[in-house]
Amino acid sequence: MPSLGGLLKKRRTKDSQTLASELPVSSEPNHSTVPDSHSHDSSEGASMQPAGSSQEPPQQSNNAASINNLINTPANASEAHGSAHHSNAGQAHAQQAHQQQPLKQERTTKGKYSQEDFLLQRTLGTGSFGRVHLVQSKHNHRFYAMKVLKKAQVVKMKQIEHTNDERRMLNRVRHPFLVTLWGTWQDSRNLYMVMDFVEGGELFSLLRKSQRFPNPVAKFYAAEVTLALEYLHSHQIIYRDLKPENLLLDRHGHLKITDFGFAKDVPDITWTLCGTPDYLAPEVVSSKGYNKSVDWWSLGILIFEMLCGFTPFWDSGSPVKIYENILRGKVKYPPYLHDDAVDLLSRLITADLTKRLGNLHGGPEDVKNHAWFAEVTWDRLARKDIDAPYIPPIRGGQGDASQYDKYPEETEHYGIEGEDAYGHLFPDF
Ligand SMILES: Nc1ncnc2c1ncn2[C@@H]1O[C@H](COP(=O)(O)OP(=O)(O)OP(=O)(O)O)[C@@H](O)[C@H]1O
Repeated sequence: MPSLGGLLKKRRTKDSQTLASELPVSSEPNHSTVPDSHSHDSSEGASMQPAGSSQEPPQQSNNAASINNLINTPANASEAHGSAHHSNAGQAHAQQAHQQQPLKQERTTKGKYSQEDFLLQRTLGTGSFGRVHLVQSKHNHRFYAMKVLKKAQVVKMKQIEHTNDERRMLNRVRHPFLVTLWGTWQDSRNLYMVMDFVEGGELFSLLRKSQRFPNPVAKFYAAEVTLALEYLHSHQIIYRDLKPENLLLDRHGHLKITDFGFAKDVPDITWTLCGTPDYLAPEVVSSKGYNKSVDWWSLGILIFEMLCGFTPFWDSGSPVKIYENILRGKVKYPPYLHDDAVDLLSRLITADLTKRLGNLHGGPEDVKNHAWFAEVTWDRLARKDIDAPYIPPIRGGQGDASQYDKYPEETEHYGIEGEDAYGHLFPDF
C-alpha cells in the first residue's frame, strides 16, 4: 500500500512538478445543500450567455453534514434514488444524441475581447504555465474563468503546439460535460482564454475530503466522463489528461471537463509523451504510437482512484517509479471493491490494446454496456436529468468562488503592451 501523504494534498501537474504556491486542501467540513434535480446547463448558447450565472437564490445549507456523510447518504446517491435505470433503448438514444451533437462553429473571437472587458477577481487555480482567475464581464456582469498563460513559460516548456491545440480543440467542442470557451486574446506577455466559470470546485477536492467515493457516486461521475469521452472521440479528439483535478462540478453537481492543454485532433495514432504520470497508459510510457485507447485507460485509473482514494500505480518516489509500475502492470484491487467494478477496471487498465474496453469493435458502447454501469440511463444522464450525488454548497450566488482553494495573487499587471517576442507563435489568440 503506498503512503498517501503527498498524494492526499497535492494536485498532480502535467510535468509532475509540484506547484510552489499550492495550498493544501482545506480539512474543514463542507455543508450540504438541497439537491436540485432536472438541472439544465445555461451556458450552451452560441453567443455570450450566462456562464455560471444562474439567477437562483443561494441554496440552503445543512451545517451538520460533512461531505463524506453527504455523499455516503443513500438518499443522495443516484442509485438509491432509483433514478438511474438500465435501458437499452435509452442507450441507443444516447448514442444517437451524441452523434447528433455538432461541433461548434468556429467562433471568431480574435479582437473581440480584451482585458478591458473584464474585472479581474481572485485566482481559482494555478497550472504549469499560468493561472486561472475569476473575472466579471463589465458588459453583462456575468462571471467567467479566465485562464492566463505566460507566453515565455509556454515557449520555454515547448508547449506552443499544445497551447494552440488547446485553444482550437476547446473552440470546436460543445457538450454539457465540457467547459465552454467564449473568447481568447493576447497581450505582449500572456495568452488569455475566457471560459465558463464552473462554480462547484474540483472533483479532486471533493475526493480528497471524502477519501473515497461509494460505488454509486463513483459510477455517476464515471458515467458523465464516459459520455464526454464518447463525444470527443466521435470527433477524433483524444483528451489525454483525465484526472480529478480537471473535472469541475457545476452548481448542480454535474461534471465539466476543463483543461484541454493536451487534447489533440488525432484521426489515427500519435506518439507524444504527455499527460500526468499516475494516469499514463503503458503505450504512452513506452513511446509506442497510441490513439483514443489512452483515454479509456485513464478512465480506468480515474474510477480506481474514485473508489479507492489512490491511484493503482502511484509511488511516492518519482514519476520514473510510477512509469515502472505502469509497465509492470500489476494492479492490486482492494477487497472492498464490487466484483463488477473489478471486472470493468481490469478491462480498462490492461496493456493489451486488443482487450481494452472502449478500444474494441463496440467502441464506447462496450464501456456503457458493462455490468458496472447497468443502472445508468444514458440518455437521461446526457440531459442532466439524473440527480447528482453531491450538490456543491454555493451560498453566495453568482461569482461565489468559495469552492476553490485560495492562492497567493499574481502581482503582474495584465494587458501590458510592449515588445512581444512570441506573439507570432500564437496566431489564433
Ligand atoms: N472553467 C473553470 N472554472 C473554474 N475553475 C477553473 C476553470 N478552469 C480551470 N479552473 C481551475 O484552475 C485550475 C488550473 O486550470 P488548468 O488545469 O486549465 O490549468 P493548467 O495550467 O493547464 O494546469 P495543469 O498544468 O495543472 O494541468 C483547475 O485545476 C481549476 O481549479
